[in-house]
Amino acid sequence: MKPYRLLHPHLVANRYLLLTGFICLLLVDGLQLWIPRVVKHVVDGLSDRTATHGDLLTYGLIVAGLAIVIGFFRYGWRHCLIGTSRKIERGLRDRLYTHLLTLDASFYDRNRTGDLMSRATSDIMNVRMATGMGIVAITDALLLGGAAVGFMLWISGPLTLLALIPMPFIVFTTRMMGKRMHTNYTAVQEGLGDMTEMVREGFSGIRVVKVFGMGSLMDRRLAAHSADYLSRRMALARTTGLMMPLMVLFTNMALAIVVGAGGWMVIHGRISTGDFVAFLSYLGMLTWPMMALGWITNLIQRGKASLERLALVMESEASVREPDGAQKHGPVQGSLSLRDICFSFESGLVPVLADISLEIPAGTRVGITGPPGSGKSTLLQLLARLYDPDSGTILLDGTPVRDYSFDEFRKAVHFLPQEPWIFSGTLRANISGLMPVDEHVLEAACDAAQLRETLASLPMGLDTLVGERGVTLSGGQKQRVALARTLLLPAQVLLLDDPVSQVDTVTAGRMIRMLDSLEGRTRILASHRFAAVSHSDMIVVMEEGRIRAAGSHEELMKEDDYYARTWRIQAMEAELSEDGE
Ligand SMILES: Nc1ncnc2c1ncn2[C@@H]1O[C@H](COP(=O)(O)OP(=O)(O)OP(=O)(O)O)[C@@H](O)[C@H]1O
Repeated sequence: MKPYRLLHPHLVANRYLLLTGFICLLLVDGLQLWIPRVVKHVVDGLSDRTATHGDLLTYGLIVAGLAIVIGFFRYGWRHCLIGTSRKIERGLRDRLYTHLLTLDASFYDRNRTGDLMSRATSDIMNVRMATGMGIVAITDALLLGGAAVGFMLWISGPLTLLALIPMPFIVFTTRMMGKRMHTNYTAVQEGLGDMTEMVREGFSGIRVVKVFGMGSLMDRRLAAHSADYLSRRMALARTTGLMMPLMVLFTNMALAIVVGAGGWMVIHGRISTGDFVAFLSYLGMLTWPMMALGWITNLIQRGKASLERLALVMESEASVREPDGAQKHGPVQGSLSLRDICFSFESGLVPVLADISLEIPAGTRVGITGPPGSGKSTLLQLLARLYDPDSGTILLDGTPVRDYSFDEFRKAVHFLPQEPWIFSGTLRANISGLMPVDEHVLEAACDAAQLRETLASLPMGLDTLVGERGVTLSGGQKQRVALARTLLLPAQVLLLDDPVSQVDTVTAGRMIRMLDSLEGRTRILASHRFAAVSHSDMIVVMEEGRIRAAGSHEELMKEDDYYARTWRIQAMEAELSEDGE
């Protein structure tokens, strides 16, 4: 996608506002050009002593009237053009956010949050500056500059040619510096992204930083990032810092030429004193557009670099996609078939899952177990369509999951991740989300998730505020809040990634019994705690991304030595910890 294509819909949507602003800007520029003409008549009248008091009053009133009208239209263009740039900023941010929500887990594996945040903030702001003041500066440079040159030519062609001698230098400098600025701006934005990510990581991992006494290490890392950001900024400042003085130097050279040559022409009667004064005014008017050229280059290059960074995100496509015109499949029963599934997080790497084939009848309980890193969570994430397999097919009720619309699929299949996400807000909002939920239903879900005692110990119960990411809750409480949220959903298939990993064995036992009682729903529970899966209709033992064995607890105790050995070790550990208590 060409970066400018990103702006197109916003420019079209705001075309009337843009047009009005543009007309106001043209009027301001046009009226401004008229003032030197009035001044010329005053000066000529005064020079040849023909001006009367009445003439002076009239000219004064004309200038005052022009100033009022110019002020009115100036307000108009600021309102319309700057307002449009704000709308573009908002529109781009909305589109970026909406697009980010469509991207799948693999995109977030590859991109850092800090970098995405800097794109959603400072890059979008740069685009706003380029589209708002950029349009004004370009119009002024072209229109005011062009018209001023026209009037200067009308007064004296040769003097205008002399005054324009420094112009090629301006164009040359602008072009040369523009490229450097673009590179500098891209580097600055990347540096800002790195620094934002580092700070975000430091704050979100503040507990680990404290426990491991990593404060000074984090300080050094931040200092290094800050120094890097500063050096990128300084490189940019050197370029922009050189630009403005050069522009002012060239415009002052033009002024010096006009004062010398124009003064000579007045003395020799080639132009009138009024013309000379008007010429100086037009040259003054040219100064801003000439300087604006430098400024615009700055703004536009910055906006362009940012637009390219935004376009890169907007071009990213989700690898997990919805089919075009997906059909409704009717009520989901919840049977799942996995056929020869292979998957790796990045192409070319060793597969994390290989040759996985499974038949899961609707309404059954399936336990997935195996050592850490054996692929349990990955398998659940594939079933939840957070990723799609590289090869093989997953069928839900006999239909490939890729054929379901996201809406239908997400209603039918719900995934409870191992690390539950808690939003800052009340427990009630965290559990019920945005759904209006009957109080009894909510309480029943909390009871089923073994939250009753926790809620009773909190002064505000369900209305207790929990901090960002649930920092005021224990790990086990967070898991149970997330489980209560899951139980409120009518999903026919529940994918539960170790929901009891952080709770004590007694509570875990109650939670598992509650999950066992959810008859009719397909429940797939991954856990390395064998007691959590032993009552399942089928237990799948994973090893290095493959299915090592599958069957009932009794079958596996007989047929799989790893399962039987680990079961005995875990049973012994449980007994010892109960004795200890
Ligand atoms: N987002 C990711 N990107 C790259 N590799 C990943 C990613 N997530 C997991 N892995 C790798 O995939 C393999 C399987 O991980 P997975 O989390 O599925 O194992 P698990 O059996 O659920 O482990 P645990 O019991 O510790 O939760 C591991 O080697 C892990 O390092």
